[in-house]
Amino acid sequence: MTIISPAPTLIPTTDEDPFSEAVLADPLPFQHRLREAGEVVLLERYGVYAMGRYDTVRSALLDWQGFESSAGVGITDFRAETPWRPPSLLLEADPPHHNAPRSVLAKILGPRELRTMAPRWQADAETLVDEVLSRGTEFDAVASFAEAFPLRVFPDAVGIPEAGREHLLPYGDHLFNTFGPENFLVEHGAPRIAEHSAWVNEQCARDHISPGGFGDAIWAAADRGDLTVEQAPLVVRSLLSAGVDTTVHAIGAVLHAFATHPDQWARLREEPALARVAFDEAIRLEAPVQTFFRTTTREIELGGVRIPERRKILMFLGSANADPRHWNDPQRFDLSRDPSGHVGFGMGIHQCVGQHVARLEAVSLVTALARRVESIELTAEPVRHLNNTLRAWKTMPMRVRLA
Ligand code: HEM
Ligand SMILES: C=Cc1ccc(C(=O)O)cc1
Repeated sequence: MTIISPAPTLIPTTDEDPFSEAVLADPLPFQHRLREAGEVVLLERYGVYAMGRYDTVRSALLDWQGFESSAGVGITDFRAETPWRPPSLLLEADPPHHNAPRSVLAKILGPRELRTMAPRWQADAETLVDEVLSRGTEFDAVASFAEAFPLRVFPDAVGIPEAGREHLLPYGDHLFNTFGPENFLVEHGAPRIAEHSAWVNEQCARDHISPGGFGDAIWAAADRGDLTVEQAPLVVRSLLSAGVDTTVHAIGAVLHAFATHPDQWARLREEPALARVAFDEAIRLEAPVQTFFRTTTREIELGGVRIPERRKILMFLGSANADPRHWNDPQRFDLSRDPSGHVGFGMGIHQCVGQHVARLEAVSLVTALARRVESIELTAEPVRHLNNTLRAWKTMPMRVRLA
């Protein structure tokens, strides 16, 4: 990073590319340089402002009036370019338009509502663990668990048909790539996104949704007038967009954290209730969702830097969760740490409304594994899956010793 020594009016600038293959594969060195360079750093390659320190990211997340989402939470400014898909009514909306869809989903995906699903998901997790372990004690943790479990429980919970579910992961992967610049990753997903997108949009229609699931509850909200019938399919689309790839890579993050910190797995086996804090500590440490943008609605001064209005701001959530100004020994996966306040789910009015679903999926699986598995270890270097927004694993070769 070439830092032009910041004179009082000059802001720290870098010509580095956070969306390059090298940085996406190993973002930590770049994130360290970004935090050291200042509160706000101009990424001259893209003409956007970046922030990597915990306090700055947290304050931008909380200031939804100054840093809006309705111009898009990717690099594209919806005021200047047409988005490739109709904007989300939650993620890419601000109050007042954001309010009704948010309160509908908050009720449907709340911890109380999920209590009825917990026993079923726990049983499903134990069935999957038994199936995998019946085939042997060496496996790829991504295919066998991180992908398999969310895909086994979540589409059914939404209430979409079985056929075509293979569209879900590539649809979400491309969506998360499109929050970044049109680089090699976006080009890779472009040829098939129309097909994935058509299938996803089709599943959101009332006649594709089976009774009793999250999708049905969204359509019931439209029948009550809590949503319009035009909004309902887009709110269902939010579940299919945000609810699959994120949990797949979150479970990957939890398993990787435990496989690389065997002492913490031993602690979990002694105290299974630690599964909940383990989930949040792994989200803090790995941050499956690494970045999101905002757009300034007025000129804003931060850390002595004047950011003009209508400029894109890139918030590095993963970097904020690794900021030693806020976290002791941030690279350590530690079940005795209190990870609350991490920004892996965002913060403020857009904080992840599906986090309880994600937590229940991960806790169900980790609890089922901890019952049967004495120790877990990597048998080879895991291979990263690169994405402009997601921190993810493609393969994670693993061996377990049975309890
Ligand atoms: C561990 C898995 C997950 C992670 C790391 C994650 C991360 C996030 C983050 C960082 C945001 C904030 C976006 C922003 O501030 O612009 C968010 C919002 C959101 N998430 Fe999650 N998410 C996860 C799982 C889920 C699941 C399972 C669902 C659905 C069931 C979901 C649905 C949403 C929705 C609808 C929003 C937009 C909320 C709003 O704008 O009001 N997410 N998520
Ligand atoms: C955290 C990611 C995310 C992706 C898509 C949506 C949506 O489409 O509403 C929400 C959150």
